[in-house]
Parts: sequence; structure tokens; C-alpha cells
Amino acid sequence: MSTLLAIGECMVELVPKGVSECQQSFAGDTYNALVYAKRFAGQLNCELFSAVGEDVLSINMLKKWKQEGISSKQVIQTADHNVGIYAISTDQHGERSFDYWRNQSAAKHMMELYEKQPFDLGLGKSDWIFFSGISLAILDDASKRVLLDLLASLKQQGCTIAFDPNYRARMWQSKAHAIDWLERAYQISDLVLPGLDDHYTLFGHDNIDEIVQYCQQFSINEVVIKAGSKGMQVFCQNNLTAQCSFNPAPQQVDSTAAGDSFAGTYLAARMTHHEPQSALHIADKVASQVVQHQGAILPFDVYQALNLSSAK
Ligand SMILES: O=C(O)C(=O)C[C@H](O)[C@H](O)CO
Repeated sequence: MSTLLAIGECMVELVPKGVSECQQSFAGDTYNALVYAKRFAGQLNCELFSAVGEDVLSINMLKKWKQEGISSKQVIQTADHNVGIYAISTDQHGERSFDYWRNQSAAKHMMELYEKQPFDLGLGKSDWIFFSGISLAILDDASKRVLLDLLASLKQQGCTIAFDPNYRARMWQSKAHAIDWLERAYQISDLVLPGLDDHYTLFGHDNIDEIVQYCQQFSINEVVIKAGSKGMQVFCQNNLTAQCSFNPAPQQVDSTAAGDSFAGTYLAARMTHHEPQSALHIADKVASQVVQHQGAILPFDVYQALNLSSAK
């Protein structure tokens, strides 16, 4: 059984319902991707490397992961910090924005805790590892370095590294700070999933070709570009290998996790030997459904109704 390890932070997710109630679940970009990977390819062993607290919400979170089939063997639990929280707001077009309560979260300390950990967490047993710009942004710079060094050594041991830049401006000191770390991440990645919006904001790239050209300075095997209304394209060893035109959802309710569901499904499809073209179509289908529902994770029955088994 192949293993996909995601690295990052899962939080309590709140969707306010009126003034005094919230729909509560658990989400965070790399965790979201992992859930969608597991749903698409149940045969994969899906694990999250993170840190959580010992508070009641952290404990519930671990129970939820279990229900989703996500392993928490690689999770470090600490009594010193609690789980982070975020709340989703949506505008009239279903575009989401987030408020965060995560400055003191356990996940921010995951690399310090990892270095003090007396046991081998067995991260090197992973076949693929997925991390994001948010996985880096939550860490202080010294911990970012520890994480990237760890990933570089896991890559040497044979793990395939996948990275989604997932830029969140307010989590970085400046654009230059984000670019510096993002480029270090690109340098060690085998597969990347850049979005045109992020590349436009950070580098001024305003089309797919500019992103492809920029990526040529790194030795990335597979570049999966999400360009919104300009569609999606996959480049393997710099050659256009697959593409999919923009397929807007009939109604967008909440854009949360559109990119994460796409990334997780794409990775799971590639890990289970789908060609890029097939992986792209399936991932797009999942993302179009995700934006029609509130919150990051689709209810299981809604996911099942997508009937992706015919694509397997
Ligand atoms: O913004 C973050 O850090 C999150 O991980 C929350 C959301 O689940 C994620 O951004 C959706 O893509």
C-alpha cells in the first residue's frame, strides 16, 4: 500500500450561522487535500504530520481524522498549546475569506517538537509527501529551514515531494519573504501546483507560459498550473502533457478548499497510476462540487454521489 504524507496544520473550522451559532468541523489546506486523496483512493495510506494540543477540540479533531481514514501516527501532541481556529465568511459570489485564531497553535511548534521527539516518526516510509506555502508560513524561519532540510533528506531517500504554494499574504512578513521560501520549496519539489492568482500577486506572471518559464530554473518533473478562467495545464519535463478548460460550477456557494480538493485528488490519481489528463479531469470534477457547499470538506454522501469510481 502506498503512503501519502501531508504536512501542515488542521484547525477547527467555523461557518457562522446567524449571530450566535456556528457549523463546526475541522480543516486546513494540506489536511483537506489528504481527505480528498483518501476519498478518491481508499487504498492509499494517508497520514498527517502535525502537532495538536490536549484540549477537547484537539481530541475531537483526532477522532474526526480517524473517521476520515487519516492516520495520526505522525502527530505530536503537546499540553503546551491548543488547536488553532478559523472562521469562513463568504461574499455574494461565494468567494471566501478567513479570520484566524492560530497564533498560539500547537502546529506552529511542530518542528521544535519534532526535534525533541525521542522516537522516529517514520516519515521516511512515505512514498509521496505533500506540503504547502501555509505549512511553511505557520513556522518561524528557523523551523522553516528544519522542515525544508528534512524534506530534502527524505527526497534523497526516495520520497516524491509535492508542493502547493497556497499564498496567504498576511502570514508572511512581505512578498520578498514569501518568495524567498517559496523558491526554496520549489527547489526540492518533484511536482508543484501553482495558481495563476498567486503567481500574479508574487511575481507578476499573468499567463501560464510565464509560470512555466519561471519553473524551468528548478528541476521540477511535473508542473500543474491552475489558471482559473484560463483553465488548467500540466507540464511534464517542460512539455504540455494535459489540459482542461475552465468548467465553472453552476453555483459557487463557498470557494474554500477548491484548490486543496483539486490537489489531493490529483495527487491520489497520479499515485494510483492515472495519466495527468485523467487526473486533471477527475480533480476538476471534485473541486467544482466542493465550491457548491459550505466549508472545506464535502459531506460524504455528496462526495459519493459524484460517482468517481467509473473513473478509477
Ligand atoms: O487558510 C488556511 O490556513 C487554511 O488551511 C484554511 C482553509 O481550510 C484552507 O485555506 C482552504 O484552502
